Amino acid sequence: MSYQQERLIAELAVQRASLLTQKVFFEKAKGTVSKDDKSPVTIGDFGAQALIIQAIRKNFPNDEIVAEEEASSLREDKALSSEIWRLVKDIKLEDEESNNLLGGQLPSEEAMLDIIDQGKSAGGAQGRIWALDPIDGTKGFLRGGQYAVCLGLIVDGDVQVGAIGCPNLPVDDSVTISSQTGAQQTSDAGKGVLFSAVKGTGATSRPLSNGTLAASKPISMRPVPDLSQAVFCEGVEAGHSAQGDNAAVAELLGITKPSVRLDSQAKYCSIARGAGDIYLRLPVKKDYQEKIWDHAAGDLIVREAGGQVTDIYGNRLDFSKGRTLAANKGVVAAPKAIQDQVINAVKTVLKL
Ligand SMILES: Nc1ncnc2c1ncn2[C@@H]1O[C@H](COP(=O)(O)OS(=O)(=O)O)[C@@H](OP(=O)(O)O)[C@H]1O
Ligand SMILES: [Mg+2]
Ligand SMILES: [Mg+2]
Ligand SMILES: [Mg+2]
Repeated sequence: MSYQQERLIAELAVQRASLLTQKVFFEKAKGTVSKDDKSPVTIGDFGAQALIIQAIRKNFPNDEIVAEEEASSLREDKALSSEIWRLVKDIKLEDEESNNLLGGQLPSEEAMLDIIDQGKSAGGAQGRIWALDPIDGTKGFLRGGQYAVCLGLIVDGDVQVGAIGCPNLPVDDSVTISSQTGAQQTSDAGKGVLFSAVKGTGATSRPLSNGTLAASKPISMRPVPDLSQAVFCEGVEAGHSAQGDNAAVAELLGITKPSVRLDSQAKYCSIARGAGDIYLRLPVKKDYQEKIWDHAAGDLIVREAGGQVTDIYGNRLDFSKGRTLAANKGVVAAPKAIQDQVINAVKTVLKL
């Protein structure tokens, strides 16, 4: 099975949904985190989920979908639902053929609500299951930083296809991540990247476009001959990963530079393209179970780029356990050649 059609649909669907999130940002959020008004991110989340599920349903009607959002609250908020529909109904790729491949425009607001609710699969070890995070890094989206539109296809528990749109990452694979690349969203032509991978065939990046897919380039993790020079990244939210523990691991590895903090699966993408080296997500809360949509596509893209992705014990992420990574704790991603060293440092710091 080559999964070429699945990859194409995933890439186009992510590209189309990214058009919506950008439109929502420029119309509604404009880089200011408004604590009381959650609507920009809510509009982006629901709208992107509707557009992507429509594309999956049209092309692979028998597949299951595990998606982050569900429409019950939306059905009780007519004003919000209408506003989402207003923004979603006109979103289309410039290229007619690509647009038709994804199912064209959604027929109605009611159909949009029904489609949003088709992401309730329980997941599991059997069959074809798409994992969808319509906006990953919602906080980053609101502050005009990094966020990602993420879609992975899991077959019998194993991720086979991944596509991630990062509208605010630089197109150039060689720009090392910094607080700068994680910061302000602009409408620069040099920003917006679409990453994808199929198991066994490597990972690629290409500019996000409005129509036909741009030419892709293979990406790979960079070698780390001197661990002390490695660039490590972590999440922005102190509640999502233990920044103190992450720093202690880095120190034990001899890394002298401070971490680069980025929201979303842009972290996986950045190390996969050699713009950084190590991604640490050490758990804060013992009982938190990571969600499969937060990791499926990123896990495959990093591994296809020559990396290894494990939990804090050094075990591969197990996507066969349902909607969460119930068998894993935390995430550690690094080039294959240094993964054991990083895991040993994690075990020392966490006293495992
Ligand atoms: N306690 C806890 N621990 C770990 N992860 C959690 C936790 N709570 C939430 N989440 C999930 O974190 C997702 C965002 O991940 P990021 O890597 O962007 O986090 S960070 O804010 O940059 O640290 C975020 O995804 P989105 O909701 O799509 O933004 C959540 O699913
Ligand atoms: Mg998420
Ligand atoms: Mg999300
Ligand atoms: Mg969320």
